[in-house]
Amino acid sequence: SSSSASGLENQIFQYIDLHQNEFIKILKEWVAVESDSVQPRLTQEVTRMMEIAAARLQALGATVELAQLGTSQLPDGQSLLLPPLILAELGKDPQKPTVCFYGHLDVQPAKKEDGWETDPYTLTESDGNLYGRGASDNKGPVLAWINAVETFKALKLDMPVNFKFIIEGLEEVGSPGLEKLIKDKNQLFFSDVDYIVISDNLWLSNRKPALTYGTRGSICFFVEVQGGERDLHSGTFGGIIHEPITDLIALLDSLVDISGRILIPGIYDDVSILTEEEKKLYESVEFDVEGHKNISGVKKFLYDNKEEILMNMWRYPSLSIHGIEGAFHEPGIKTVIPIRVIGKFSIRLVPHMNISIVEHQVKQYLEDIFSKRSSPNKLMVSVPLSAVPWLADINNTLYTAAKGAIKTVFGQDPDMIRDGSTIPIARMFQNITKKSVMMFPIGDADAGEHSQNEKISRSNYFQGTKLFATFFLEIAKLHEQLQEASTMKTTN
Ligand SMILES: NCC(=O)N[C@@H](Cc1c[nH]cn1)C(=O)O
Ligand SMILES: [Zn+2]
Ligand SMILES: [Zn+2]
Repeated sequence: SSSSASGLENQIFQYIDLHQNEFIKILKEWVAVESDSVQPRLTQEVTRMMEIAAARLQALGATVELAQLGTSQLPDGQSLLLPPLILAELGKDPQKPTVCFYGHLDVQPAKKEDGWETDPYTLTESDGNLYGRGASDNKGPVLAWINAVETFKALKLDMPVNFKFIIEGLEEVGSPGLEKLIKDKNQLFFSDVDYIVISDNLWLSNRKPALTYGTRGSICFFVEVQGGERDLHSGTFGGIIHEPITDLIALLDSLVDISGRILIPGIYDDVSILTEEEKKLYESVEFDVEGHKNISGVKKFLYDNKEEILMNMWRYPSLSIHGIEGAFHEPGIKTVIPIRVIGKFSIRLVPHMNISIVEHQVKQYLEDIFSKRSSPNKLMVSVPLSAVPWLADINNTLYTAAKGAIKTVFGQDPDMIRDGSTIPIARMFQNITKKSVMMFPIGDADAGEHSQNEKISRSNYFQGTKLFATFFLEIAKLHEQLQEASTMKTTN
């Protein structure tokens, strides 16, 4: 038990500790579903995952709608029914605040052969960690929230808040259809929501909890170079043709320099100017550069100093190359000239970059570089997905309540951080619903999201569950105080 926790909080913590095995069993069942949204062949599994989660919420007494998001067009022209999205609600007491929780249950692809030490879809405990794809991103945190709600129910405690849930299965592919859905549901489902909480990122360290107030956006590019109709023998045709993959590599190689600076003209023009005040903020963040290097497994970062590293993770754009479709990538050597290759890269966007301007700058730049090569091949550049960055005002009830809960459970104040990754819904929520949004991570920095051996530590899973339960009590208390204060104002 925590020294500053109340009797009620200690009762809740005890329940969570006593039911650890059950909570791990559910996480194991959820991780076992290969709900990979990146590969269209696994869409059925994402749908199955959404149905399992819907049943769990229904068992807690929630009203659940599985909202349809329509279809998407596959590269071969076929259309695919998208997995549904969960909209659920539990409690409708007008005296209580309504907190809406967002999470996603789709995952990034994972195969044992990628270098995992255990099967990615079999949750495996070792040295206090629970390994499995989605354990941290984002099945574990979604379950921590649900487990916290369940704890109140099981102990027959009054629910401190009304709950709403929006849980999707397409986050890892940029949340298609989500913006329209939020717009459509803004007057109904979201109208009585007071606060929105997302728990889909990590702390800055392995020791200290954090609260997140910003994320970068993202714009993904496909750069397709096509020669003829079929792959060619490199002995027969090598030396006499312009090879598509050579063109593509030249294009990809023109994007960033050795220092990580993006070479696309104009790309930094709209990036918000760094003020002295903001600079001081990075100086004050506690950040272990060596520890972060160890987590990443690399020997050297592009920058040596703490502030530059933080700024380049959070407040400057970055460009990453993800892969080449159509290139031979199996073990061994195949002496082929691939005739159609697609390079894939993305740029993380920061305030105040504009998606259409960046798209135009990148296309223009690639076309210029390509034209200098006098290649007869065909170049096509497209943008399969994009999302805007998000920045929150931290001076509000949501952040105060979360800080209070962190103090109770961990006995310390959180790191106030931004995150370099992208949660498309964060800014959509902020823009459309105008409600306050907070990101409330529960996991250590070394969780390995999107990587091999992704995990959530046992401690993060259960302390996270306690944290959310404490947060419910804290936000209810603060909300009541706010309402009392506003009633006094109107009666005076
Ligand atoms: N946990 C959030 C996350 O990993 N989000 C993805 C979303 C995305 C952005 N571009 C394509 N997908 C991320 O990579 O940040
Ligand atoms: Zn995620
Ligand atoms: Zn992710």
